[in-house]
Amino acid sequence: MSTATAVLCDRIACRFPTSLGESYTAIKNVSLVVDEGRFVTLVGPTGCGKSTLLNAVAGLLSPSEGTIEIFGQPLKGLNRDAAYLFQQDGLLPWKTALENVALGLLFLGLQRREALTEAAHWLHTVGLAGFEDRYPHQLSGGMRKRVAIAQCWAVNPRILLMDEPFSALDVQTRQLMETELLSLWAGSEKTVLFVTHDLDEAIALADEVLVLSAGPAARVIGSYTVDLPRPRNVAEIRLEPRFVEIYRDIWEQLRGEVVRAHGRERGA
Ligand SMILES: Nc1ncnc2c1ncn2[C@@H]1O[C@H](COP(=O)(O)OP(=O)(O)OP(=O)(O)O)[C@@H](O)[C@H]1O
Repeated sequence: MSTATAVLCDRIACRFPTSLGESYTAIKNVSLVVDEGRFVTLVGPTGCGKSTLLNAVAGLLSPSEGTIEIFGQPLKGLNRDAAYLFQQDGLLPWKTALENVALGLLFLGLQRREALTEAAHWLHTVGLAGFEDRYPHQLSGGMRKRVAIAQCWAVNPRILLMDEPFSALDVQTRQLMETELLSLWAGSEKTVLFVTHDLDEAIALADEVLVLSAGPAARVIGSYTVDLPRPRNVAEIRLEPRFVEIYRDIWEQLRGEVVRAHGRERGA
């Protein structure tokens, strides 16, 4: 049986108006294919357009050029097959962890009791049994992130779009969350497109790493298969010789883009 294409971007460009009345081309000629069930990470220098690309795939912004298809259908408006996990968790501060997770399920039309039962199941799955009645400010950063992950998983999306979801966490919590994310994902058949500026994280999680060039007009300039065995312990896999080899290959290409982006930021 052939694998479905979950996400297809065909030569997309995204432009934004500038304060000077001109237009800034953040990404251009971006083409990529993500097969169903794959975990693909997207790395690139700061400000190159990673979030812009993810927003386009989420349907939050419409490309100025090119087309996006989701499971073979042209994307029009919001991507209903996808859930989006941002850097900030976006939990509602006046709702408990349980109510926050139940929210998406209520939007889907579940009865309140059913939504709460399902939400409790997901909080349990992410290791937060007993914390159902806590408000976001009563939870640690890692716990809030777990609630946000439960929120995403509860609505059972076919695609998960993640924009630097763990970047605000300390290193140990971050590695724990990455490993937990991988065990949730394993066998789920969900497609993940995960943006990060951290090459270690990109390799540790992925089946494939895509490299974006420095902006403006950033595009995909490299694709690297990560042939490390699964299941992976994210903290330990970084010490494997094969990991280091893949890191070197990608960094060789990424380094030039990082230098270019840095130069542009400084007006060089
Ligand atoms: N709504 C917008 N209006 C104007 N410019 C924008 C808008 N969104 C993004 N940009 C510009 O597009 C470029 C790409 O931004 P984007 O946030 O996608 O980059 P990024 O790679 O995700 O950045 P970072 O690594 O810092 O998170 C930047 O120069 C940014 O200023």
